[in-house]
Parts: sequence; C-alpha cells; structure tokens
Amino acid sequence: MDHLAHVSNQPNSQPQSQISHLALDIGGSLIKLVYFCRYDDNCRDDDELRSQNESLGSESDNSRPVLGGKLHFAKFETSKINDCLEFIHSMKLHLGGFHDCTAPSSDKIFIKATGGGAYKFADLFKEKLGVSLDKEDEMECLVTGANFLLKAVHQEAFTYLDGQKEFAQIDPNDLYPYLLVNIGSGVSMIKVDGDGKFERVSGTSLGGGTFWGLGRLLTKCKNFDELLELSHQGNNRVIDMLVGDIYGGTDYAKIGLSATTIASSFGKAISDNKGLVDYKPEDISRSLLRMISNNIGQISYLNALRFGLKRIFFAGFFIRGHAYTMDTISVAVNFWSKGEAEAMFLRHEGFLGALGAFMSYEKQCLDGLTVNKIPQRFPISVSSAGNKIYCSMNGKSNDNESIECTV
Ligand SMILES: Nc1ncnc2c1ncn2[C@@H]1O[C@H](COP(=O)(O)OP(=O)(O)OP(=O)(O)O)[C@@H](O)[C@H]1O
Ligand SMILES: CC(C)(CO)[C@@H](O)C(=O)NCCC(=O)O
Repeated sequence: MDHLAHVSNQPNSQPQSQISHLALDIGGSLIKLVYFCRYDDNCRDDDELRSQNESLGSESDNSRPVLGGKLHFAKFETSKINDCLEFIHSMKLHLGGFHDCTAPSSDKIFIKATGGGAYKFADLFKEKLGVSLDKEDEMECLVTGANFLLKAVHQEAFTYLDGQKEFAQIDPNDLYPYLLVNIGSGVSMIKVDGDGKFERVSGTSLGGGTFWGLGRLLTKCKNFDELLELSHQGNNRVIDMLVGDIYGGTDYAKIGLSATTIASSFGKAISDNKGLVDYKPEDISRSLLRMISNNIGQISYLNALRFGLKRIFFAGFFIRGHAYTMDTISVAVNFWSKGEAEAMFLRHEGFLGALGAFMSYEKQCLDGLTVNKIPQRFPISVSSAGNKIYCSMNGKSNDNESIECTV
C-alpha cells in the first residue's frame, strides 16, 4: 500500500468534469462511500465497479443513464480499510474533494467524512492518499441523509409486516417529527424535528456489532451475511425460554402474554444441560437476531412514546433488508404501542451518514456542486437550473444501487 502515498493529487491537472465528489462514513463495522460521477467522466462502468467490490456481494444498477450523472454507493468492512483505500485510489475518487477556498493557491484536497473513523483514520488517508478528511458530525449527517432520502427519493420508505412490504407515501410537508433509529455497530435514536433540527434522545450498545460479534463467537460463521442466512433455517424456541415453557404450555393471559411469547432470550440454555456444540448454529443465530431486534424495537417504541412520535424510521446496515429482522422490529413496535406507532424501513438504510456527508459539500465554495434539498418528490427528474442535484431512483434496492442525478 505504500505506493498510494505517492499518488498525484494535483487537482488542476484534472478537468473539472472528471471530478467525482466523494464522501465517506467510516463506522465501527463498515465504511460507506458515496460518490458522484458525471456521465462525461472517466468513471469505471458498473461491471468494473461490481468486480472491484464483489467481496461484499455488491451490485450496482444497470439502468441506462438518463440525466447528468449518478450517485454511486459502495461499502467495505472497516477492518479491511486497505481495500477501501485501494478502491478509492484505483477509481481516482480521492481527487473528488474540495479545496480550501480561503487559500486558492493551495492544492490541498479535502474529502468530506463522518463517523468515528473520520477521526481514527485521518492520518492514514493523509499518508496513503494525500488527502485530508473534512469531518462532519455523525448525527447531523444521519439526519441530513434521512431527510434527503425521505423527501427526494421515490419509494424510499416502506413498512414490513407479516411478510408484506408496503411503500409508504411520505408527504414532505408532513414528515416531522419522527424518530430515526440507526442500527449500526451500536444504536442511536434521534428525534428529528426538521432540517438540521434534531436531538439524539437515546442509544443502546446492543446493536449490529453485538449480533455479529456474539454470532461469530457462537456459530463460527465467517461473514455477516452467512450468519443472517443461517437464521432463516433456525428455530429460536430451541434456545429461548417461552412463557409457555414456564406456564406449562398455557398463556399468561391476565397480563397479555401468549404461551409463544419469549419470556427469556437464551433462557433454555440454563437448564438443558447442553453445551454450545449441542445447539445448531442456525438456532443460535435465530435467537440472537430475535433478541437484538426485539430489544431495539422495544427501546425505540419507548422513546417514541416519550416524545409522542408516531413514526419510527429504522436504518443502518444491521437491517440489510432482511425479512425476519424487519418483521421482528415491526412486531415489537406494533405489540408495545398497541398499534399506535409504526415501524418503517429505508431502502438506502446503510448510507444515511455518507449521504449526509456528501450533501455537506454544499457548505463549501465549490464551483461544480450544490446539493439541492429537493422540495418535491414526484416527479423527481426535474430539469436542472443552476448547479443543483436532482435525483430519481430506479431498479430494486441493493447495496450499491446508484441514483440518477443532474448537477
Ligand atoms: N458485510 C458486513 N460486514 C460486517 N457487518 C455487516 C455487514 N453487513 C451488515 N453488517 C451489519 O451492519 C452493522 C454495521 O452497520 P453500519 O455500517 O450502519 O454501522 P457502523 O457505521 O459501522 O457503526 P457505528 O455507527 O456504530 O460506528 C454491523 O455491526 C453488522 O451488524
Ligand atoms: C458511538 C456511536 C454513535 C458510533 O457510531 C454508535 O455506535 C452508538 O450510538 N452506540 C451506542 C452508544 C450508546 O448510546 O449506548
């Protein structure tokens, strides 16, 4: 990787049109990238992008370009940050930052970055790519990203209950207040009252990192998706102690608990006289997923109740669009709120922070980029006036789905 230290970062040797604005969200588990490519750029095509990022099962949208450019998404495990640096270098994405407008003669490039890694890895980016990270607040970026997606992107939010996915019609004029629950390594719960108006009201350390960390230790799974996949075939009742296990098969109706309600996650393991090897990895994965998702659903509901919020949007890469995870969270919110509150999920669940960092470029005195807080959602491919970004979504949601834009 040492050769990356000698990469040219001479902005003036690159025509403006070739610059792809890059923003990063460097979290405890994953690094998320959002970058903009204009169609006249020398950006690699989607096949090349896919092959470069295939270790994470990434895909990208194959649809034909219709507007001025695309927002691209990519992610890497934080523990494999060198792969990420290689990717940025090979795509020349590090040239897509901004220059200090108070010192026009400076050739120093700044890249917008958020998440704890923007602090932790700042020196590494400087050393390997010759760029400085311009740090943006993580919570602010999450909120900016969420507001942008909810207002601008068609069919971004959806409910998921009993295997049924239903897209929500969000009126941008009736969006606030809502609770944003970002499930990353840890979980942040943010009450959002408007653009830039928010408060982090709660959090829990029992998050995606807990599921993946404990799951790895208990099942020997090699990657996160394998652990998630395992949970499909599992039966949590083998390990979880149910109300019926305690009450001789009957409900505890007086307090509203059915016999099948989990009374104690992993509770059966105390009395079964079995060791870890006696349990199937798929059952462990299922119990673990249920435990974490239920707990987050319950804490979220309690915070929604605290502030009288009816809508809870769940994001973060823990969710992975996974049916059982979303179903468990939805059931928990529905159960505890007696149907009063609603859980919703986002198609670009893991990229809120990176999108927020990307949008913070508009604070800089850039010649070529202003991100527009789009006032309307339908239609979204409005013609561009000035240097605004307008976005439209197409294709089904996946990791590296791109968003059509004009700048
Ligand atoms: N390929 C993957 N590798 C590791 N974890 C994954 C993967 N895909 C999904 N996950 C899950 O997503 C979580 C990370 O989500 P996310 O990227 O939103 O958070 P983060 O930014 O890394 O964390 P934090 O915000 O707490 O620093 C992991 O802890 C894990 O549960
Ligand atoms: C520390 C952060 C904000 C880093 O993204 C996240 O991991 C988190 O919200 N953890 C939960 C911490 C807590 O509130 O208990």
